[in-house]
Amino acid sequence: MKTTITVIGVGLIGGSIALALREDPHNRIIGFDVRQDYLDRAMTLGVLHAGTTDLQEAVREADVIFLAVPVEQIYATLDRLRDLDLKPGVIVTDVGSTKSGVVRYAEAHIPSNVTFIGGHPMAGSHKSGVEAASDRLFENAYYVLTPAPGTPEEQVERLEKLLALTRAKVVRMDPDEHDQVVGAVSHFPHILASALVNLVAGYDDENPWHHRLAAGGFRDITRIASSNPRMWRDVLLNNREHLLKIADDWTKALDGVMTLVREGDADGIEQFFKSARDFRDGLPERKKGALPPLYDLYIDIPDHPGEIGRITTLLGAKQINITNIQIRETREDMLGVLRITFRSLAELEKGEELLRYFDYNVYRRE
Ligand SMILES: NC(=O)c1ccc[n+]([C@@H]2O[C@H](COP(=O)([O-])OP(=O)(O)OC[C@H]3O[C@@H](n4cnc5c(N)ncnc54)[C@H](O)[C@@H]3O)[C@@H](O)[C@H]2O)c1
Ligand SMILES: O=C(O)C(=O)C[C@]1(C(=O)O)C=C[C@@H](O)C=C1
Repeated sequence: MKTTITVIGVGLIGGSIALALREDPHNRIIGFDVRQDYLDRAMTLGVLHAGTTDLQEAVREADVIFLAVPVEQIYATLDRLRDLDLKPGVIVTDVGSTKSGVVRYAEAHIPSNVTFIGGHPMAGSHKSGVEAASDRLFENAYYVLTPAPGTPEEQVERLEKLLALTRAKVVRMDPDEHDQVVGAVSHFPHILASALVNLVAGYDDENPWHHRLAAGGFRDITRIASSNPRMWRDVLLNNREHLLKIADDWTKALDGVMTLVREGDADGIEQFFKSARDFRDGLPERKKGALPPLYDLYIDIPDHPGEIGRITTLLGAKQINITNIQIRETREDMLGVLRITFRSLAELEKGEELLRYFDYNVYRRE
């Protein structure tokens, strides 16, 4: 018996869910997106069995529907689903980064023959779009489900069983508790990263040495400032209360450390860094299967026209899928370096062997 799974919003998260669930040949994955070109891309990358911009067609046969769109679009999609033919007993779940508002809205608006279960995989990227999707994105990450008290247990278990394919650790949580905790460990850090970048950008207008000297520290703490602005707009608007409270605490914490600085309190400053290091070093390490560098290949390319086309043609002829391609900085010896990202280790290995055969200098680390 086939299970039909519809993914609404075939981007980074929707694409990654689709890829993970595709591993079970009993699952048929249908994608819906507002952008036909994104669906075409997803089909080319082997993410979906079928894609459509017709929502009714996408959901008619669905046993499980994933809403993988920006948070504000989750509300709009729930509204649209109300007017469509759905299979009785279908599970509708979302992947939005905030939970309370969405869960409350779904409870009030979902038809009685539909089970809504809020969800949020705690893994992602500053990159958007299906090109960045990976079947291992959620491996060993927490995947939070926020079922309402009245949700039938067998429906929650059905979803948990399906999500086992993502290799995430599925946990259940109250939506408000989720928003408080995730506000502190994800949403607020995104505000801080972008605020810091904006501050430095202002300094940089006066003195461009700022961006030139921005090295590892600045890059590490601000990577997430490269995230999708529209997605984060929605997240902030949907977690206002918790974020305002965290911002108050943050102001006090910053005042506290700046007082130590003002007073030249050497022991206090050292203690400040020590307690942060102790907590940070104690964070559980997530052995993620999809660390992007694992599937990246670096290739020295002679600096003349046509070479990149030759490489992609060689890979394409052997049906080796690539998800990203980037020209890295030119090296001193005048070779360009191409970074090619593969979706799986197996494809990376095939690509590596092929390009070596054609005498390219190929290596896995930059
Ligand atoms: N990016 C992350 O790190 C991350 C992690 C966990 C959860 N999330 C949540 O996942 C959701 C999707 O984020 P993403 O990073 O995959 O974004 P994305 O931009 O990569 O993908 C979103 C996709 O939804 C499509 N879309 C937008 N509006 C739509 C609509 N009304 N109907 C159908 N398709 C629509 C877009 O065309 C795009 O393909 C968001 O709610 C986000 O909060 C993101
Ligand atoms: O790794 C990143 O780039 C992320 O920002 C992922 C991240 C996070 O803050 O950890 C971002 C949003 C989510 O809803 C879940 C995960």
